[in-house]
Amino acid sequence: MSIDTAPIGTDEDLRVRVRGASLSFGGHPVLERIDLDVRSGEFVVLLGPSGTGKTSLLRVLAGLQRPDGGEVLVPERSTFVYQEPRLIPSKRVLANVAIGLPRTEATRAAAAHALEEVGLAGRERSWPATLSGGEAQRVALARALVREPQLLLLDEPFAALDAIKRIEMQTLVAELVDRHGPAVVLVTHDIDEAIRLADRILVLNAGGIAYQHVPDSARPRDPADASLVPLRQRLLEELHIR
Ligand SMILES: Nc1ncnc2c1ncn2[C@@H]1O[C@H](COP(=O)(O)OP(=O)(O)OP(=O)(O)O)[C@@H](O)[C@H]1O
Repeated sequence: MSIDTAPIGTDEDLRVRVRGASLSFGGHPVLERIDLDVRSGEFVVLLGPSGTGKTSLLRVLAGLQRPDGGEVLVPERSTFVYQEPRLIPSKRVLANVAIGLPRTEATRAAAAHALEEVGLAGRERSWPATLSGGEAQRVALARALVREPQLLLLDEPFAALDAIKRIEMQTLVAELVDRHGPAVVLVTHDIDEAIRLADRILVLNAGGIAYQHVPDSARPRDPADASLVPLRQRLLEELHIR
């Protein structure tokens, strides 16, 4: 078993390489021999019923959870965005974005720029309590981006937002990922979100990758597009929704 942050092999674009990763809790297998490669700029979406190990896999990729077996190679700079924004209430928005970074003028400027990129220019001195749920999640995104991650891990980051805000955030993330080019792994329960954003959709089931699909059109996609109906049906079947 190993987690390494060394440059991966000879493939310069490869950001994540997982081979045979297994994980169990109390004798209950959660991940079983997972293989996964993710390249720079690639947007991978993990779908799957509750309890199939999606968050556990993200935690392994973040280096927060050691697998029991297998090989995991990940980049040094990865950042995690959770379903809830996890802002520090006693720090202003700009300080939240810059949290943990050296307190320099360059950091301040980078944090202000990241806020601008997520549509929150002018809110640097706001307190987290004055933000809407969507705004708070934008701050969380800015906090992730300002670190210029090579790997961006998103764990149901839009699940708590209403349908309109969720689509706005999906559009924003698609733009930001194109501009910054990290490898992305997003966990979601939302089939439309997967169809809209993914370069590759993986369905996890009982700890393994049960189904994999690479849409042939460019992202972002309109999930209402008639050509995507068969994919949606297939994903519903894979998720045992009908
Ligand atoms: N630290 C832990 N200790 C013990 N069991 C755990 C731990 N973390 C996760 N599990 C168990 O591992 C299984 C997979 O959990 P995980 O959160 O990875 O699933 P998930 O697919 O992300 O679920 P959901 O869609 O509900 O968020 C669950 O049965 C969970 O209870």
